[in-house]
Amino acid sequence: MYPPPQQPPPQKVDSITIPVGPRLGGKVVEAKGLSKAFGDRLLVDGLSFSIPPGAVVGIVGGNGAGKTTLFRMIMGQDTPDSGELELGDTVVPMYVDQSRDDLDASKTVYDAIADGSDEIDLNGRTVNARAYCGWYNFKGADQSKRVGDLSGGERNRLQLARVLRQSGNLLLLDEPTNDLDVTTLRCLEEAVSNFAGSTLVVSHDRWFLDRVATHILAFEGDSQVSWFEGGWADYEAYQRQKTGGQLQPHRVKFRRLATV
Ligand SMILES: Nc1ncnc2c1ncn2[C@@H]1O[C@H](COP(=O)(O)OP(=O)(O)OP(=O)(O)O)[C@@H](O)[C@H]1O
Repeated sequence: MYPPPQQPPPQKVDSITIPVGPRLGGKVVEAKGLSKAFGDRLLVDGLSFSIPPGAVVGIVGGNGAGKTTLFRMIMGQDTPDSGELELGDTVVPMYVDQSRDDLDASKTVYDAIADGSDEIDLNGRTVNARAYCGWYNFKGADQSKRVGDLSGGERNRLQLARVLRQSGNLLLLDEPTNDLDVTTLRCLEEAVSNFAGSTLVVSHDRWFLDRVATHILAFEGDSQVSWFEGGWADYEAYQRQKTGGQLQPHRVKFRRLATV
């Protein structure tokens, strides 16, 4: 008799910890009758939702639908045309945006992350700066690479490492999984799931959303944005039922603003 085959031991990966800021009250982000247009393109029309503390909201929809614009409105970088968008009094947002262009190309990865200190303070927990870089899969010689020479995926990791040092309680992630290696992706999934604040994550990555999202905000085309209580699999099943098997249209259509 042969002994039963053994499962290989799980691969040990460094884990990402996102320091949490002040405790969230009952109100995190509330939208009431929110509308936004650029020119005659109506992106959002009468959108209402309330994000619960601890939720991980997956934001989905076609290119150019208005997802980043919603983030910009939450950050106060853009304003709604009508309706209300309010953040709770204790909310401290952390925004990892898509542009990643505020990075100094001449710095090394280590300097860009550590900011001249050997240790990183994660809201009271001190972590060695080189070990912290390792959480984002920058190990050994990778820490000496110049920012200007990084690939898209490396820049993405760098930006995550820089923003997730801050201790906030509302995390906004715009396409965080783009070009991420599988190790960092798993760590990020775990970190988001364990994060004690609320997270809004724009993503086209259905697998990632399936693992982390507790709610879905779907830009469905025709200026319609729907709030859905449930994860990606529930949303997909609901969509299939509603549309008789078809998922979202590939190209986003906008309703035109009426002109007077
Ligand atoms: N400041 C602006 N002035 C005019 N139009 C804008 C402005 N910002 C965004 N837009 C337009 O509004 C639409 C929504 O853009 P937004 O970046 O919010 O979309 P998105 O859903 O995040 O798209 P993607 O998935 O491609 O990043 C696009 O058609 C964009 O060109």
